[in-house]
Parts: sequence; structure tokens; C-alpha cells
Amino acid sequence: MEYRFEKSSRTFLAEQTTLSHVLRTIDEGLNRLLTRDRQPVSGANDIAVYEAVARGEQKWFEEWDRHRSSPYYGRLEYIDHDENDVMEVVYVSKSQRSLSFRDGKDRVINVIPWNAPVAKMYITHRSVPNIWDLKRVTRLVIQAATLDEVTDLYRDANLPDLGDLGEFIESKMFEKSSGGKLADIVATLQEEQYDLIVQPMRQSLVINGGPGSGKTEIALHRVVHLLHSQSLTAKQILYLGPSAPFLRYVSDILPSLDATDIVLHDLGAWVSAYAGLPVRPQILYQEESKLYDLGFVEFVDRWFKEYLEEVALKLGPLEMEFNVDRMSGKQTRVASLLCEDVARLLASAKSLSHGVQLLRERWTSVVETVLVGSESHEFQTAMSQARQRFAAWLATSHLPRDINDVAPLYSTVRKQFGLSSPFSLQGTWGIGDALGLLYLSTKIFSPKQRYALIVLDEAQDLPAIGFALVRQLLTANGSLTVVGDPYQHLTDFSQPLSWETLAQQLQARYIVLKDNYRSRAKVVQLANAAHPAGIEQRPRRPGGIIHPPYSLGHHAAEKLIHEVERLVSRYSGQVALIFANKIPHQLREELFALQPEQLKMAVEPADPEGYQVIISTVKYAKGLEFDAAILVAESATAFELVLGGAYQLYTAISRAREEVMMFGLGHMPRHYQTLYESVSHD
Ligand SMILES: Nc1ncnc2c1ncn2[C@@H]1O[C@H](COP(=O)(O)OP(=O)(O)OP(=O)(O)O)[C@@H](O)[C@H]1O
Repeated sequence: MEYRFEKSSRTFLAEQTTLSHVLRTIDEGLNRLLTRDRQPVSGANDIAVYEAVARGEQKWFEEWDRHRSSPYYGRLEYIDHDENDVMEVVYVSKSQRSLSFRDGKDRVINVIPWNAPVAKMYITHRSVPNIWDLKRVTRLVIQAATLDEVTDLYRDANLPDLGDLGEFIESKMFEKSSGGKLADIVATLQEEQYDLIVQPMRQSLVINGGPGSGKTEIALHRVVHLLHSQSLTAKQILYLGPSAPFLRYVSDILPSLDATDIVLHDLGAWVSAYAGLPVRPQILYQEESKLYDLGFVEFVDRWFKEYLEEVALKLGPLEMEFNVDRMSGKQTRVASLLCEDVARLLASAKSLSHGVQLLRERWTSVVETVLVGSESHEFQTAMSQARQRFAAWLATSHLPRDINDVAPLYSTVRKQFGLSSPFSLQGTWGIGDALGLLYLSTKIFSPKQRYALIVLDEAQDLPAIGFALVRQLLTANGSLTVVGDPYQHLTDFSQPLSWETLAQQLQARYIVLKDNYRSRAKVVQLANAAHPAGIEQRPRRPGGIIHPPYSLGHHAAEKLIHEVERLVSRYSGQVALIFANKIPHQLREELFALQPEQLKMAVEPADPEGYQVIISTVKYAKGLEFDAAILVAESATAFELVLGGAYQLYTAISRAREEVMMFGLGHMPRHYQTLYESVSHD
């Protein structure tokens, strides 16, 4: 139980005063950075201001100004054994910068970032033995720079009763006012989530979690934490998500937590831009599923090793004679790179182009040794001849110069692996093949850019070759955070990648998350029943509504619009109509013909925000959430136990926070019916 103070209580009034002190501190900080005539500083027009700007104060207070409407959300009271057992008070903020202010009694009080070690007590409600003895945890809701709520979440049993006005209330931690965009959750982070977010940079993570377990939230908060704690720049971070609408959906979180410059990439568009090729995200040929296996990566690695041996063989040894003038007279000396040297250097390199660089360096040093004692002008001429000779030798092997030259090599690898389907259709490559091509390219030419932190969100649809590529793109001490749910993969091959094996390959810690913070208990039960491997999630929100399935006949559009209107008026967030693979054209036309004027409805919009109703396929809805989901099986096989239908059904049900319905167009959805019956008999 939580204890909420009344607005007339002493505690509430005291916190109001504190807030005014904090706001004044921010305002004074900003004002100090204005010139005497209250203009923003420009150059050295005011020496005191100029110095403050130089110390970084301007940026500091400007960032605080962005948090002015809600400068903190929590308060901790604890005894600090590290500081002579004094009673400390700190306020916890979403800002990444701390702030000191003086309260009414002239005590210095700090506002600290949410990811500072002390702030963890706000989540755990536990003391840290021998260091911090926790006494009290308070939630403060501040909106538009006005205090709205003060609630004690924890009080040490030995604290005297405050005797202040207020009431005990039920905790409603995971409730939301409305849908539309994913928001930061720092104020309600759970310990398990927090611990993953603040893992040290060197610790790569593979997080396997069911729908609604907070994977995207963890991934984004980890970006913020590492960006600031490791002083990374936005350019050192690569975040890949499943689609452009998904990225829009999550895009508010980073700026709200002071990570403003980070660009989130949608995997398909990123691969397409990187490879310089149009790319299709879906699998067209059954065979392409082989690209998803770790076996393909191993095959490419073996193939590449043999390719390097072939290159070495083709190059052969390099020899050159030099006539060197010595005091003792002219001498003929031979510089040589032996076959074994060539093979060894190429095999030890990070890429073929790195190998060539090693060969060049070795050749230069061999020639320099041979030329020791020669006169300067003779040395220069000989070195230039040696360089030309090296270039001519290299040219005999016709090494690839750019990605276009890699494509025929990739085609050979693919054929040798046993794939005969075309890798491109009218110039558009399958994503598995585009990733394969890029992987091979990074083995031939080292990547142009490497990243210190790579985050893969909704990574279940990334082929194994994609993971291999991403590893190539990491800097030497780089870190990887992979999040996803192997059972939400939407490709129709039968077995998802083993994420445990994947974690071993990536030398990452493997974590399984079991809680669901999105959907109410009934919806979670239905999703558990639909889980293709029978894995059970723990619901964290009680209640929920699920309906039996219906078969829709002639008036399908009318019935659907009727349900949409009912759900829109019931919930404040969004409602989705989710089809398995295809939205039938005629039904779509009919839905829009019947669309009530005030209802904002769209089919797979680029930005889902701003619509009350989203009509989409499962693929589009991946990663998004809605208050209610109306599933529509467009054909007798849609959402059934064929061609990945079980995965689609599980993913679609899990989009709903509150309520789920299911309709079959002209048929009864059998699989859903079985699941519904199994859950409603429980
Ligand atoms: N600690 C938390 N406090 C409040 N809300 C939370 C918390 N953790 C997660 N949520 C909410 O639960 C929902 C699901 O979170 P998120 O989208 O990160 O899950 P996910 O594991 O990525 O789901 P999916 O696999 O379906 O994409 C979101 O609304 C998120 O804000």
C-alpha cells in the first residue's frame, strides 16, 4: 500500500516549497548566463558570463531548463554511513545532470540522475548494508512545473508516524493514461530491468523476453545510461529496430532522457543504404530460410579462409633484385616475400584489405633491410620501384575493389552452400542475402565505420548472418545489446534460432524475462496458451477481457466498425484491427466507407501516433501496443497452425493491453477457439 498526502498536508506544502527552490535555482542559473541587458551571451561581451559559458554552465542549465516542467520524480531519505551517519535527502531525476540547491533551512540538497547508484533504492526500497540505511521513499508527480501528488512508497518501520493528512491507496504502477507512443519508465523501473540497464559497458547482453516484458524499454534506457556514463558520442551508437513506424513509436524516450542526437535505424532501410541495394524484408523462397542458420555463417567463414589461401596461391612469392652501392663496391641483393609468408600474413589479418596492408608493410620493411647502407637518392628510387613492383604483383590476383566485385563471390559461396534460388528479384535482394553480402564485404574490406555500442531490438527476425555482420561492426571493446523474443519471429520457417547458443557465440550474458507489464492477466493467459513452446509469462496487471471467436458473414465491415466504436469509446488509447498477412482490399474499402467522421483511422501509417484506430498486419504491429486488439483471420488458414500462423497469433494477441477479440472472415478461427476454451475453463 502507498500513502498519498492530501494537498493541504504539511508534507505536500513542504514539497511545494522545495519545488519552488529547485525552479528558482534553475532560473538563476540560466539568468546568470544572460548579459547585463538580459541578452543571451555572444562572445566576450560580458567576461563573467563568458567564463561561465566556458565552464559549460550554459549547456548545464539549458538542459535543466528542458526538465523544468518536471525536474524530479522521487525523493529518498537515508542515513549515509559513508558520511558520518548523517541523514541525507536526495531527489531523483530523469535528467542526466545533477543539481544542488539550498532549501529553506539553507541546507544543500542534491537532485541526482535516475541511474546514479543511490537512486537504485528508489526501486528496491532496500537499504545497502553498511553504506546507506534507507528510511523513506516518496513519489512526487510534477507536471507543468506544478506539484500534483506526493505519495510515500516506503517508510522504515521505526520512523515515527507523521500524523499528517492523507490516505492509503492501491499501487497502480503499470497503468497509462493513453497509448500512442512508448514513454520512458524511469519512475517505475523494476529491479531486474534496472540491473540490466546499468550493466557495465563491456558486458554484452542477449535478452530473451516475452511480449511486454520491457525489452525495448531496457534497450533504450541502456543506450541512455551508456551514452552518459561512458561519454559515448551519438555516432558511436548503432540502434537497429524492426520498422520505421516502430521507431517513431519509441522515438520520444531518448530525448526525454537527455539522449538527443541518437538516430534509430530501421533494419531494412539501414541494410539497403549500407549495401547500396534495394532490399525486401520478407522471405520469398523457402530456401532462403537456410540463411538464418548459424551453419551458413560457419560455411561463409570456412569458405573465406579457403578463399584467402587461394589468393595467396595466386599471388605466389614476390622477389626483386637490387644493386646496392656499398663502400666495398656494388652488391646484388634480393628482397623476397615467400609463399608461406604471404599465406600467413593474409590468414592473420582482420580482413583481406588489412592483409594486403600487412603484406605491403612487410614488403616495405624487407626492401628497406636489403637497401641498408645505400645512398639516399638510390634508396628513394629503389623504394619507388619496389612499390610499383608490389602493385603489379598484387594486380595479378584481381582482388575485389568494391562491393560490386563482392557480389559474384557471394553468389559462388551461396551456390556452394547449396542454395539455388535467385538472391535478387528484379534487382531487389532478400534481406538475408543482403546481410550475407555485407558480411562477406566486411571480411574483404574492413568496415568503414565501427561502433562502440550496437543495440538490436526485435532481433528475432535477424538471420544468423546478420548477427555475424554486427559483430564485425563493433570496435575492439565494443558492446552488444540484443533484445527480442524468438517466439515472435514472423518468418515461416519452423525453428527459431537458439538464443542461448547465440549468446555463447556473441560472448554475451543470456537473460530470460518472464514478466509482462503490458497486458492484463486474462490477455496474458490467452497469449500463454497460444505460445508455440508453452512458455508462461507472469502478468503484472490484473483483470482484462477476452472474447470467444466469431465467424463474420455478409456484414463483416459493419460488425467490425461497431466493435471498433465500442472499444474506442471505452479506452483512451488506440485500437487495432490486426490481420495475419493481408488486409483484403474490399473489406478495407468497406471499412473506410463506414468510417464515422470523428474516428481517426489509418492503414499501416508511417507514424502510428495520432490515430485512434490502426488497421494492420501482424508484421506492422510488431513491437507496438494497443488498448484493444481485434484480430481478423482473413482466410481459413490465417492464424492457424500452419506457416508460422501460431507465432503470428501469439504476437497479435500480445499487442493488447486490455481486451482481445477474434473474427474469421467467413469461417470460425479454430485454433483461437481451442485456446479460448482452454483459458476460459481454467
Ligand atoms: N517498469 C515498468 N513500468 C511501467 N511500464 C513498464 C515497465 N516495463 C515495461 N513497461 C511497459 O510495458 C509495455 C511493454 O514494454 P516494451 O514495449 O518495452 O516490451 P517488449 O518486451 O519490447 O514487448 P514486445 O516484445 O511485445 O515488443 C510498455 O507499455 C512499457 O512502457
